[in-house]
Amino acid sequence: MKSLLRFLRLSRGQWFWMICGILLGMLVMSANALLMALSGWFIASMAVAGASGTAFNFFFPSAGIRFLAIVRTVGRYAERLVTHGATFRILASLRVWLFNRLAPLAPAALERHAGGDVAGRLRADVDALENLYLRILAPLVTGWFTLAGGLLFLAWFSPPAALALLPFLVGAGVLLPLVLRSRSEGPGREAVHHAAELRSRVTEGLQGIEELILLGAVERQAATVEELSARLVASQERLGRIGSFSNGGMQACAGAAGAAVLLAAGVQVAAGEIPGPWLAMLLLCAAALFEAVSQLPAALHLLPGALAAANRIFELADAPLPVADAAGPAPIPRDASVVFRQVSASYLPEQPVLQDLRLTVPAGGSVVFTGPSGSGKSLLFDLLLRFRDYDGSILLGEVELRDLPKDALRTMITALPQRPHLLNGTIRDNLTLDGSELPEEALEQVLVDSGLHSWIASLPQGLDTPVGINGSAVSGGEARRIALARTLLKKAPIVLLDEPTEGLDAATEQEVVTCLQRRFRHSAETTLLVISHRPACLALGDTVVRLGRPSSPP
Ligand SMILES: Nc1ncnc2c1ncn2[C@@H]1O[C@H](COP(=O)(O)OP(=O)(O)OP(=O)(O)O)[C@@H](O)[C@H]1O
Repeated sequence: MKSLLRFLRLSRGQWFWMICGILLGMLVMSANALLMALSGWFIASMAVAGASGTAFNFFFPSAGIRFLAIVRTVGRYAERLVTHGATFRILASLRVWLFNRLAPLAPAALERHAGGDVAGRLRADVDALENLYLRILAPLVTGWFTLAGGLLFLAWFSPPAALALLPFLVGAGVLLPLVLRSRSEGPGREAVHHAAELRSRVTEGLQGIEELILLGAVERQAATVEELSARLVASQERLGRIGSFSNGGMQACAGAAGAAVLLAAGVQVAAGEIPGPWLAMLLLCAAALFEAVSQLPAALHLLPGALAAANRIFELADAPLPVADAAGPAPIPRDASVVFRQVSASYLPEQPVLQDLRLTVPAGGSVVFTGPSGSGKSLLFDLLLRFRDYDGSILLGEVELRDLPKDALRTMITALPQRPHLLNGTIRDNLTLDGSELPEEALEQVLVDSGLHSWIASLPQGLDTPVGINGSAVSGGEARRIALARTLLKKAPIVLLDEPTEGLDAATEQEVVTCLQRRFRHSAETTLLVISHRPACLALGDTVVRLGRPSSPP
């Protein structure tokens, strides 16, 4: 229930429309019950008047019936418009809220989630919250309001009929939904869990489809997906059976309630305590009340699934920040020097990677980090970017990195990651991810320095050439050079390049290295840190630092 309250707090901006939707729902339900009651009374009174030959003023009742019918139809339209509008706006703002919560968690806190899991929570789980207000909260409030109001209305005309109806309405509107809620809790939660796992597996399988085909592992992957689908279908079948039981129970209650009202009111009519036409009125009103109450079991049936989706979303959003941001006024680094003092760090606490690193890089200096695979070179860049925490001290322009707010830090650093990601768009889109205009004067030189110039000049669409999903329409080396150009286009005094020439042929690599050397040799303020295994890249540094494998923990 905490998740439900939190959902409501997050929906604060839509409270006005949510309440309007519920009030409209109450209006529609009341108009429907009154319409049925008035119609029943009107038809029966007309019949009695016709049979007895007495005069009957049918003008007012028929006008009332038309009025109620119009209120019901227009009210239903307005209610749908308001409740759906509010729901979609809530979902849109929730998605933005969740995305903003996830951004500071990346990459360290998100990497333990399987491929499609985070995307699934952001999309499918947020979509599942559509039910919370639209199909659960609003129907529960309007249903219980109609139930109470309808009983009072019936009691006004015939206390025995209201009394006869009471146990069936309570059974159908309170007991049956509560039983259903407890029965559907397990399968509802399971269905959300299995659906999420299935989504992750399918996404993962599609992302790695080439390797699966080449290694003959498609059948195994398909079998896993089939097994997960079977589990999902089993939970959905259990939910379906519970739903059918609910429908059956509701029909049985409605039938029995009709008979009970007929009996109670019939006795009163026979005793002359109430007029005969009231019998039809009471019966039709009771039927209308059941229509309102019939949505209650369905609402409680959906509740566990919606709450499970909410829990998954809040669990992800509440993951602790892997690295706390510095509070207070941002200290201003003196220059672009980088100093490591007894720095130790790891991805996992029990597996030390970097141990006691000591190094001073003066402002405008350049260092190439090399060393065996797994020695922690990429981790070193993660530390500088504040993606992960460290022991010891890292000074940037004599300011401790921990004391520098991340926003301030990121204006100082531009980085080419080990696995750069290209967004689905053109080369131009990928050069300016923030949507700003390309700086034309700097662009030409950056394209030359990253070895892209002649390739782009040969393309019929030039910078407007699409790169495909994650760079699928360009070669690996071209994708890397686009990412390199994007890194160089950002003006920052510290430049980190992780394997800038990976995937390039020897001639292009040499060309890029020469251009980068020229670019950074002449820039006394820019500090360059490069990670590379490639001998050609060693020329990029004034110093080459060889990182070794960490020693095993004692
Ligand atoms: N996200 C992670 N979680 C846990 N361990 C990791 C993670 N990423 C890398 N490692 C492990 O940490 C060690 C250092 O990895 P890192 O990528 O920093 O090394 P590297 O020197 O950059 O390697 P390479 O030269 O192959 O890119 C490796 O043993 C690696 O298996």
